Amino acid sequence: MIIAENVAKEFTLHNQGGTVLRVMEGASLAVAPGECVALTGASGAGKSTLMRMIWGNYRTDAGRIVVGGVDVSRAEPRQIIALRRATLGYVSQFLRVLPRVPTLRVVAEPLMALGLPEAEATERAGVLLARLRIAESLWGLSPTTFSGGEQQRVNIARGFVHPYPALLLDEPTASLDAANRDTVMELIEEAKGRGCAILGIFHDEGARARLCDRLVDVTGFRPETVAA
Ligand SMILES: Nc1ncnc2c1ncn2[C@@H]1O[C@H](COP(=O)(O)OP(=O)(O)OP(=O)(O)O)[C@@H](O)[C@H]1O
Repeated sequence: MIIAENVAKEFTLHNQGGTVLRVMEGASLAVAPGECVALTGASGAGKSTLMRMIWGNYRTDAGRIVVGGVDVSRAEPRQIIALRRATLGYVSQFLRVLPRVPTLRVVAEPLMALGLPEAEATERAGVLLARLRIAESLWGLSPTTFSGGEQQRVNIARGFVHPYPALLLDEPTASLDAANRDTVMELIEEAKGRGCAILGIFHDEGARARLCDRLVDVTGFRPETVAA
C-alpha cells in the first residue's frame, strides 16, 4: 500500500552558500494493508523527511514512492490532492487549521470533501470527538485556543474520521494522558483491523511495542551508511 524504492534526497541550502546536504540514499520500505510500521533512528536521521516525501510535500530526488497505486514522486498536484482526500491520511504533530472554523467542522471536513452530506459528516465527527473526550461545549469553538493535548486529539479525530486505506502518524500519542493515549491506540488497532497500512514515528515505546509489526531504522538510509 505504501512503497518506497531506492529513494534519495538532498537539500540545497541556497541562503548558506548553496551547501548541499545529502540526507538519504537507497531508502526502501513497504507497508502492507493492515500493517503498522515504525520509522526509527536518532534525531536528524531522516524520519520526518521520508514521511514528508511520502505525503508529497518534499520532492523525491531519485527512486520512487507509490501509495495506493499513485506514484507520488511523479504525480501532478491534483493527483496528490485526490490521494490525500480519499487514500492517504496524515496526523501531524501539530494542528494546522483556518481560524474561526469550529472544531466539529474541522473534523467533519475530510468527509464533506468526499461528498458525504453535512449532517452525516458532523454526526461521525461528533462520535469521534466524544470518544477522544473533547467536551461537547468546545465543539462549536475554533480549536486554535485549545490546549496542546486537545489540539492533538482534534488532529487525531480529523485523521481517523475517514477510513483511509493508508495513514502517516507523527507521534500520535505524544502529550496525551493515559486514558486518551489508550483511546488513540485503540483507534490505531481498529484501523489496522480494517486493513489500513500505517507508517509512523512513535517515540512512545509502549505504543510502539503494542502497535507496530516492524521497525524500519532510517539510519540505514543515510548516504554514509549506504556507501560503507
Ligand atoms: N527543509 C529542509 N531543509 C534543509 N535541511 C533539512 C530540511 N528538512 C530536513 N533537513 C535535514 O535533513 C536531516 C534529517 O532531518 P529530519 O527532520 O528528517 O530528521 P528526523 O529523523 O525526523 O529527526 P527528529 O527525530 O529530530 O524529528 C537533518 O539533518 C535536517 O537538518
